[in-house]
Amino acid sequence: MSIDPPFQETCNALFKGPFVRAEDEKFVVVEECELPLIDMKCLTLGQKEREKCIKKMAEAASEWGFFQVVNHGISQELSLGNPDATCLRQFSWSEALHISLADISRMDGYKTTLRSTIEAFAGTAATLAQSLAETLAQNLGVKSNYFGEYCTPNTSYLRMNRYPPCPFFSDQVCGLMPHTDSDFLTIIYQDQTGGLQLKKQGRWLTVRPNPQSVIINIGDLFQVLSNNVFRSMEHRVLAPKQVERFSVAYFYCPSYDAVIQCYGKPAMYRKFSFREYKQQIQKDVQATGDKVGVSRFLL
Ligand SMILES: O=C(O)CCC(=O)C(=O)O
Ligand SMILES: [Fe+2]
Repeated sequence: MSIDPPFQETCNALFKGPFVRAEDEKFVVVEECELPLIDMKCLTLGQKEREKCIKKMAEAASEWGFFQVVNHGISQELSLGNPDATCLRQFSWSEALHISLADISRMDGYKTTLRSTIEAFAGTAATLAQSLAETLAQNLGVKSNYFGEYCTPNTSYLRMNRYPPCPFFSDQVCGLMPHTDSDFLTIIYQDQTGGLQLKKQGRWLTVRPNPQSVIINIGDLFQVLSNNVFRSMEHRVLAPKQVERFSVAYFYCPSYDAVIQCYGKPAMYRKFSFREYKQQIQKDVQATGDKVGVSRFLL
């Protein structure tokens, strides 16, 4: 298996020269174990339950140095694949972490490298997205402060995608199933593994990775705003065969109250709010497993 971690180049010196691992450091799988499980809910119950739970936690910390917790209150938005998939067509061989930009700014006291990296990326992406949106909308007749007013940094979000190598690789398995993005536009930063494909005139085309560039993807809202001049294309990601793939997507979204309407005559879509759009998608996905998208609002 060829491995290409992005840090390999910068840490190259570490990989050179003789290196022998001590016997007890080798990656030998001995036996699987189940870590002690702590239910945080027990801490909020009566005195007796609470004490039992604290004791169990202390024992685990002492005996194992590890334990697992449930009911921890951390957002469950870290998803592996698509647990709701009922067939392979709806399944995505990937996991994604959604980070709302409002959450990052509330991470006071967590001045970690991760936080500052995410903040820096999001800040740059936000400026780029607004500038691209304003530029694209220039000739549509959209008022000049439209994006500045409706798309504050907190209304957009980041998604960090990880596509592990897929041992069941076949044309049936997608890293990310075909979809369109429900925003104005998306900025995709992908590694050099490749696998992103878009559908153009009925044919799937692979996007060649370019380390110098980020990918911009027109979303559904811009298709409506532009009265179908700009297109929100279906795209997907192939499951990688042997190496894992990473990407970060910045979704440039308005506030839920923003009114999305066509600029151009005759209007092809009726006016709707972003809230209405998201709710409709949720309804459709629950009912059919698929997002119907902007065609729901065609006049
Ligand atoms: O991973 C990619 O290159 C694309 C990700 C994507 O389309 C998405 O997150 O909506
Ligand atoms: Fe997408």
